[in-house]
Amino acid sequence: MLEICDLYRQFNGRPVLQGISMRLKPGEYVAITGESGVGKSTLLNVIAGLDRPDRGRLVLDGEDYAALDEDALTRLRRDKLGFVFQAFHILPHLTLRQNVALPLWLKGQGGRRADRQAEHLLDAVGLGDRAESWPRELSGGEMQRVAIARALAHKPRLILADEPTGNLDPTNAARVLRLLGERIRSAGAMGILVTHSPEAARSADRVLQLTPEGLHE
Ligand SMILES: Nc1ncnc2c1ncn2[C@@H]1O[C@H](COP(=O)(O)OP(=O)(O)OP(=O)(O)O)[C@@H](O)[C@H]1O
Repeated sequence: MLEICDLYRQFNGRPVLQGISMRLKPGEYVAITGESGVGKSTLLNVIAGLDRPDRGRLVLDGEDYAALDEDALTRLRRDKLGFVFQAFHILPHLTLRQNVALPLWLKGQGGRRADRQAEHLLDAVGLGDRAESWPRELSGGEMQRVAIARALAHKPRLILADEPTGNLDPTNAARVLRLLGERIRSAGAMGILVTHSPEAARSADRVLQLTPEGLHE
């Protein structure tokens, strides 16, 4: 369960998030839409523990972010969160298979099983035959699909996706959205998808609109 209660965040005196509350149950997948600059990425960053709110409460599976120091937040991110962000960090000196297996290695799950899981995910994003390729050999959309495969590898409790289909053609966008939805629902995980695309938003169970007044259906 993710509980967000009355979150505030401002930058240089300019309020961005003003009293955001929301609750996500296991297996729930929501899309957040809203005008450019309204604070969608800011909200995801706060939920990701990459940015601290000025006020408000965040609790993921009983863990209150306010009680966690930086090391504990890093562990929470590594173990429980899967990110698909605009600025994805694919490591250039690892093959695609190694990049996707990385979150499993970080959890101490290496070896053949991690390799198989990585290959399975690459296959699901349409890159099954590219497992031994290097990131520099990929197009932007292919990189984005690797980032999505990697975000899902360690079966995170909470998946945060910021415009995951931004660079993709319709076929690959549909493939990625299907994979995200399947993973979240079948694992009883939770998902938050930030998008400007009405089609992508429709793949979630609920669509929430972020406005300066708050988050509402
Ligand atoms: N670190 C920061 N310092 C100062 N201002 C910031 C910072 N991060 C975000 N902002 C400001 O907060 C506002 C919300 O930004 P945010 O990126 O969350 O919007 P968004 O809804 O995701 O927009 P878009 O749809 O264009 O990606 C913007 O006006 C932005 O300039």
